[in-house]
Amino acid sequence: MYRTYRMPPPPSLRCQHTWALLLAPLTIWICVSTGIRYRYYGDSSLVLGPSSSRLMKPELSSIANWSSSNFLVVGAYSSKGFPLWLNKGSTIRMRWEAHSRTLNQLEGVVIKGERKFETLQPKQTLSSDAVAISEPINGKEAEYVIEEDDRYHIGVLNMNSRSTIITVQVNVSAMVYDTTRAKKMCSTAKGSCRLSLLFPQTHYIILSAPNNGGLGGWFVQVSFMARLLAYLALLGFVVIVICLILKYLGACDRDNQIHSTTVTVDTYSRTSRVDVVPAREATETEPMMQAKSSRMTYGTNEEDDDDESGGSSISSEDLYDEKLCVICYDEQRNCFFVPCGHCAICYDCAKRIMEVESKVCPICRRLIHKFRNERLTFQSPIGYVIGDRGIVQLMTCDLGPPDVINRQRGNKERPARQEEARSTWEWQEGHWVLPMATCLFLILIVFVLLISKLFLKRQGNHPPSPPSLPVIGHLYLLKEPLHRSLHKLAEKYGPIIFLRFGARNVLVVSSPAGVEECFMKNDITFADRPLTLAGKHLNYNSKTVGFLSYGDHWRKLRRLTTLELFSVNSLAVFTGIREDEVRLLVKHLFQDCCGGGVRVEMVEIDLRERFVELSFNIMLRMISGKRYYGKDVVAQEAKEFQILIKEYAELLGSGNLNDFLPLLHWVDFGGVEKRMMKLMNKMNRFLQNLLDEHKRNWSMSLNGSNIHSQRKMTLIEVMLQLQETDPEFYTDENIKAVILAMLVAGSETSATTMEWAMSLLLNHPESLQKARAEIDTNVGQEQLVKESDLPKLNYLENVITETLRLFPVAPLLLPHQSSKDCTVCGFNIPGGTMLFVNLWAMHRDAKVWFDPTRFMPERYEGIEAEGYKMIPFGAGRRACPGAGLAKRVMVQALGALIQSFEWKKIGHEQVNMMERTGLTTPKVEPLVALCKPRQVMLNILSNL
Ligand code: HEM
Repeated sequence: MYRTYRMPPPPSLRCQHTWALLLAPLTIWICVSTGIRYRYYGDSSLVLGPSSSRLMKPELSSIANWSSSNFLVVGAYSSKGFPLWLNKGSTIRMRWEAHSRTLNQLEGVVIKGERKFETLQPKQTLSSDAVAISEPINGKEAEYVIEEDDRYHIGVLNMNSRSTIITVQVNVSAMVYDTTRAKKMCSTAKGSCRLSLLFPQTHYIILSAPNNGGLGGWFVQVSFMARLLAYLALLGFVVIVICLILKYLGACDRDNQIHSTTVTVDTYSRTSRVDVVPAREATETEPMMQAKSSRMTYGTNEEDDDDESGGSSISSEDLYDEKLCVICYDEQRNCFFVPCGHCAICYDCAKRIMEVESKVCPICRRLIHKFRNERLTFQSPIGYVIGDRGIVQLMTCDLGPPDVINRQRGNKERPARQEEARSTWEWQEGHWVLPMATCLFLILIVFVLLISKLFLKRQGNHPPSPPSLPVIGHLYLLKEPLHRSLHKLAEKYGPIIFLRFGARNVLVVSSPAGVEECFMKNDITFADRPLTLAGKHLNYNSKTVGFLSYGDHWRKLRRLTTLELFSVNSLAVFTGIREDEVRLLVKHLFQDCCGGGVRVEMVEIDLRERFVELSFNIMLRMISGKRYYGKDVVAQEAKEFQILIKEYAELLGSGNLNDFLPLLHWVDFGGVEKRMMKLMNKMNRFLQNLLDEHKRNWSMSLNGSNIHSQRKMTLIEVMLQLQETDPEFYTDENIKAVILAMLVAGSETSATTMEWAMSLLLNHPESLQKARAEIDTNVGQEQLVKESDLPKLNYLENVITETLRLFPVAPLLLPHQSSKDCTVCGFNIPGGTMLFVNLWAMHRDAKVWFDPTRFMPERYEGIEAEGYKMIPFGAGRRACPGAGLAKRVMVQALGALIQSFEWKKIGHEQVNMMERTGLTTPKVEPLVALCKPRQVMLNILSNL
């Protein structure tokens, strides 16, 4: 009697299954953690202070006392201090005092951890993670006890509304490690020092700093090369172990197949059984039919439901006759038919049926496709049976017509069982493939990464780089705004860092020395621009000046624009347009203040809107002779342009991950590419119409009166003229690319800078007053500021320069790219590396600028900006060609506004100076200010 066999997985199979499930996450875990941590085992930039001692486990048994006295210039509502490493049990005693006795709202602070000192809003204090262990005494002194080994920032908080110079006296009793028993020591007293440490034997390293020098600048670079090698070895070992496990399990798999395929089918009872019997070697020639005594395979793995049906199984001994061929009753049955699977006749009879007779099965009357002699097909029950669907059919169908059998046995489940059994077999056959492939694939990736990293290392000395993740590289470290994120990294890893943004290498330079190397020594190498999606879809396949790769095409366009727009001659010719636009700006403001009558009062003005109008109109008039902005402009064409350019700037200014991750690019993540193409279609149509209109006017003017002799030709007219002589280069597309580039590069940049400048002046009324006094002295009140007055307005020009220092419109310049391998500050930089110059960080570097975050136009008095410490317009070959034009517009416009109106911020709050990411890093909120015409200027203003 045979029980039903529903193929439960045998224990070894279950173990195999569990392994399969466990192996994938295990491998992922190993790979990910290794990927994250290789080359990174702890801080690679360790902070130390005088007499501090850090890292490992020996006893903190010594005490070192030291003190330091420093002057700090602390801005209003901000804090300043120094980082130190302090061990548990150390104590700090601080005394602070402002130079001016009236500025007494000061607090000493000790901040634990990574958090730095920051600028605060009035009334806001440093919160939560500041540990004031004992309350300050007298508001001038405080004592702190360190409760945990960590990095601490010690400093003072200035809650006065003015910046002040503060004397800070710090006395520290530092708990330090006893290094007298150290096996190896190295001292930095005579320069750099190097300790060679063997990874597994080195348990503790103590970094000690001598008790000399002042606070600040105590950092040590630690290299973990030995650990990287150890990780590699470990990973190799893990891989070998995994391979061995896989191999072992593969052997199990074979065994399991042997177990699970030992099939016995009871012919007489018309039930089948699949036994799990001990593994047995099978020979290739072993017949499917066993010796006569064995049961014949004539049934299915059908459930033996005797108990349920009340029937009894019949033994082979009882019904031996039934093993005989049902046709000749002479020979044994040894063939089965395909597809029905009945095994009821001998080989000769089967042959006869197929060749001579009806070709139907004598049992079920179904058409036979072929028959099989069991001796040939069932050579090896190991593995062969599992993969052979024919055999599975044999085992499952041999009871005769399924419907008859089902009826006979009252078994309704049978077909489903057969299906289930079949799918179980199939799964067992293939279930190793996926996890195994996943594991091997992941291991391969990690190896490639490690080896490429090692290879890069060996290849050369790359700049410092934070730990990166596979595929995305350092993208996980970045946040908006990008220049601030990169500045934070530069603070930790130095002014020259090497990053990977997905598939691209990126060099970030944040020091004047680094910039000099890029734009002086490697000027041509870094004159290239990277190819981006924005270049491709929004800039005529990177044909606009700003996106063009370095080469002849770029040189030709640059020469054209320099000659026709930016040369001294051209600037002089277009003076009329600029002065006229400034006059219109002032006139419209005056009208808004007076409301058409004599009322002269403070009115709220959205200055962003006005600056955008001014700059676009100037550029538009120089390029096409048109005005598209202002309340007097009503043409549909102008509205269309305003909408288009706004959308364009938004799309161009938004970061695009698809540029760095090819997979995202491939699926057009976020539909960015689609949106770009759609917008560019509209923009192209608009520009083509503009060009066609000019072409029509141009040919009319050639036929009729010669208007060009009376005025300076617009840029479009110049290019149309050039099209006649050099049509191959000055194609319509190239002309449209120039128009677009000039409009985009030349308008929002100046508008944004003027908005920042006015915001700064409103927050610093004393500077506003100083600028006005300069204008009154040098220009007077009988006429509006003109371009010819600009050389006399030095302070105002310094205001613009200081604005560009604090709020550069392109804080990372436009990305450059190295066209070949080169070296920057001794580091090897591969070709094709993107270059970001973080001028925002350079412009605020305390090592370069005195009190760098303070708005102080006076700092430029009597000195010329030297070197590369201040490059708001870029440097080298790709530096901004429009700098001269922009400065003229900005100084003249601001001069006229300051000369004609009184300006105040709304309320007592400072104007919000937070920037947001965009094409030109504008203010988060548009600047709205109160404006009133100056009494002394009423005469001029009413006659504009
Ligand atoms: C406040 C005003 C402006 C600022 C701060 C500014 C800044 C910049 C910066 C930082 C660059 C990139 C330089 C580099 O990658 O090294 C640039 C490029 C450029 N700027 Fe300006 N710009 C201003 C106004 C203008 C104006 C008024 C025009 C023209 C009408 C203009 C046209 C260009 C062009 C064509 C480029 C691309 C140069 C090239 O790749 O060859 N800019 N500008």
